[in-house]
Amino acid sequence: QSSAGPGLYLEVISRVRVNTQAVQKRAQHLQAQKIPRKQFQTAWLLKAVTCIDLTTLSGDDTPSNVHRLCMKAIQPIRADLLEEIHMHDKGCVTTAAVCVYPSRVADAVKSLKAANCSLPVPQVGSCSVSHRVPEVRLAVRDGATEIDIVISRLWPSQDSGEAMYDEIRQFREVCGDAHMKTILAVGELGTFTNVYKASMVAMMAGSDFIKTSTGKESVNATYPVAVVMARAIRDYFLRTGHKVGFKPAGGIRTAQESLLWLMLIKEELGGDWLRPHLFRFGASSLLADIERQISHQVTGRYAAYQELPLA
Ligand SMILES: O=C[C@H](O)COP(=O)(O)O
Repeated sequence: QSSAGPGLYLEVISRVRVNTQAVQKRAQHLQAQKIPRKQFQTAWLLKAVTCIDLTTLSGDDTPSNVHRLCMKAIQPIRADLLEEIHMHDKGCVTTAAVCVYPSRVADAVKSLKAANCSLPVPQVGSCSVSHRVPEVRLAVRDGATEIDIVISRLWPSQDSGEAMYDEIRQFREVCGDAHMKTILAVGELGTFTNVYKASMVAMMAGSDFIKTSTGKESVNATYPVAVVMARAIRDYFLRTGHKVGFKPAGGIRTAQESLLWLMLIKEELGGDWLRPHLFRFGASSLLADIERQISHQVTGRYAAYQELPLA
C-alpha cells in the first residue's frame, strides 16, 4: 500500500545535527564485519538477486535491449545452476523489477506481459520538473507500477524543506497507487545532517522508498550515507509505525559488495528490511557478478561472462 505521508513536521528535524565522525566509524565497523560463511553465501546471493532493480538508463536504449533486460529479470540465474541447488522449480528467483527511462516503460511492460510475468517496471525521469510530473502521469498510464522520481536539487537552502515537500507531494499525487521512490542525490547534499533531513522530508511527503542517487552523480551509494538514511528510516518508523524502503543505487557491482549491503541493512534496520518490498539495489551490472559467483559455488569454477546469458 502506498503511503499518503503524515504531513510536514519541520520541528521534528530542525534541531537535528548528525555526528559525522560517529557515522564514519559506524560505517567502517559495518564494512569490516564478516560476510556470511561460504555454505550460506549462495542463499544470501539469491536473496540479493531478488532485491535488484535491474536497470538500464542509457539514452540509446532500444525496445530490443529492454526486451533482453526483461528476459534476464525473469530468469536472472542460468536454469542448470538453479537446478543444481534445487531452486529451479520454486518460481521465486527473479529480480525485484526492471528499471528503465520513461520512454521505454511501454516496451518493458509489453515484454513482461508477453512472458506472462508481472514484475514491476519503475521509471526514472531526468528532465525539468515541469516536464517530470506529466512524464510520471504518462508512465503510470503506460503500466509503470513503481516510479523513481528525480527531484530538484533544493537542499540545502532557506525554506528548502517546504519546497522539497511541496514538490514531492505533486509527484505523490500523480503516482497514485504506484510505489514512489524518491531520489535524494546524496552526493549533492553536502552534509550528513542534510542527508538525514532530506530523508525525513521525503518520507513525510509519502515516499515509499528513499533512494541514494540516480547512479549518474559523481557520488552515489556509500556506506556512511546508507547509515544516515537507515537511521532516518528507523526514526520515522518509531514515530509513525510506517516502514519506508531503502534503495542504494550507483556503483554497486560485485557479489561481495551486495553481501556487505545486506549485512548493513540487517544490522541497521533488521530482517524485515531484507525483502524486496523494503530493500532494493539500483544496479545495472551487479547481477552478472552475482551469477558468476553462484556459478563458482555450484560448479567449483568461475564461468566466463560469455557462458552466462546477458541482459
Ligand atoms: O539506479 C540505478 C543506477 O543507475 C545503476 O547504476 P550502475 O550502472 O552504477 O549500477
